[in-house]
Amino acid sequence: MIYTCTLNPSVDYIVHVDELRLGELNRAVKTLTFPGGKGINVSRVLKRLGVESTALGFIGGFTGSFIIEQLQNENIACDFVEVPGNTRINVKLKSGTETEINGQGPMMEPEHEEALIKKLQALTENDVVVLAGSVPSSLSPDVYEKIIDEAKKAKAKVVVDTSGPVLKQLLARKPFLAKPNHKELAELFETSFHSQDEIMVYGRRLAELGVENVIVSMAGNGAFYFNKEITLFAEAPKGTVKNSVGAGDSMVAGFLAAYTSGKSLEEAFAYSVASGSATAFSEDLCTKDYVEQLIREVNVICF
Ligand SMILES: Nc1ncnc2c1ncn2[C@@H]1O[C@H](COP(=O)(O)OP(=O)(O)OP(=O)(O)O)[C@@H](O)[C@H]1O
Ligand SMILES: O=P(O)(O)OC[C@@]1(O)O[C@H](CO)[C@@H](O)[C@@H]1O
Repeated sequence: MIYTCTLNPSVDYIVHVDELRLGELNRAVKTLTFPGGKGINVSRVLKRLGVESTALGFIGGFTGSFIIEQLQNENIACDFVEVPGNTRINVKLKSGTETEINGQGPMMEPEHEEALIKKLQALTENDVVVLAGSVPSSLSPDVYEKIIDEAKKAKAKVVVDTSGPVLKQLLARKPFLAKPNHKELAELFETSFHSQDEIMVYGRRLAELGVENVIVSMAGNGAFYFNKEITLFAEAPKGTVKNSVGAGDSMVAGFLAAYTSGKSLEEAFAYSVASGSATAFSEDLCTKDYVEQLIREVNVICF
């Protein structure tokens, strides 16, 4: 079973305005509401690609009820720890450019964290745990490490999609898959990139540090894949971006869906890129039909 763990889920409120004027009343021309948070997005895309998963994490209040209802409508298994307070609302403003305002999320107590860790004690070596998204400040700063330690005890695979100092700490535990975008990779090595050659150098370094599979996404410029032996590159398919929120999460889901169904690394990487782009070109997350249409445009180059 694949478990996704979202410590700080969100209701994503997508607001389209023709022209955003700060300090004035703006009227939306379109609004959309989705269950969000990186792990939840991974679960939703996995389902669309025909792979079951269980969504774990913390949930609370009327916003939390909305998320559970939506996931149940999509037949996605949930096993959240309920917390007092409301799950956050993340505002995604679309007006030519994309501006995001992510909320803080509810306060959690140590007993909530313990309840989540307890759920993970049932993991087995056939399981995959996807740790995706930011860590709310009320949780212990090493909560992801505690989760990884449970997964490692069970010999389950760990997938990491987070950023900043948390990502740095987690890499030492040698996850099965990490998917930083190119900016997160630069931040990790306290550098900045001026070319794709530089991205390749640092992506390989991540694989050498012990991350089994590394995908570095570069939005419209496609992505790299690295392991200790090989480097792959794929350009992104061309299309009109409608909502890139969740494109990175879709890559994680696409890779896992293909990999766990026995596809080769090259095929899993191509599926990952097609899934990211299919989401970027959709209002909501990608559909399987769209991924399989776009994969015909993905050429994987092996270095
Ligand atoms: N403009 C675009 N054109 C085509 N494909 C895109 C575009 N933007 C994103 N994608 C697809 O989505 C993948 C992930 O994008 P990106 O690098 O922005 O991830 P991310 O920063 O983790 O995204 P997010 O945090 O918004 O989920 C890319 O590798 C690509 O396949
Ligand atoms: O604040 P975090 O946890 O870093 O990111 C949360 C978030 O921006 O990530 C998802 C897209 O990847 C959205 O569904 C959600 O709103």
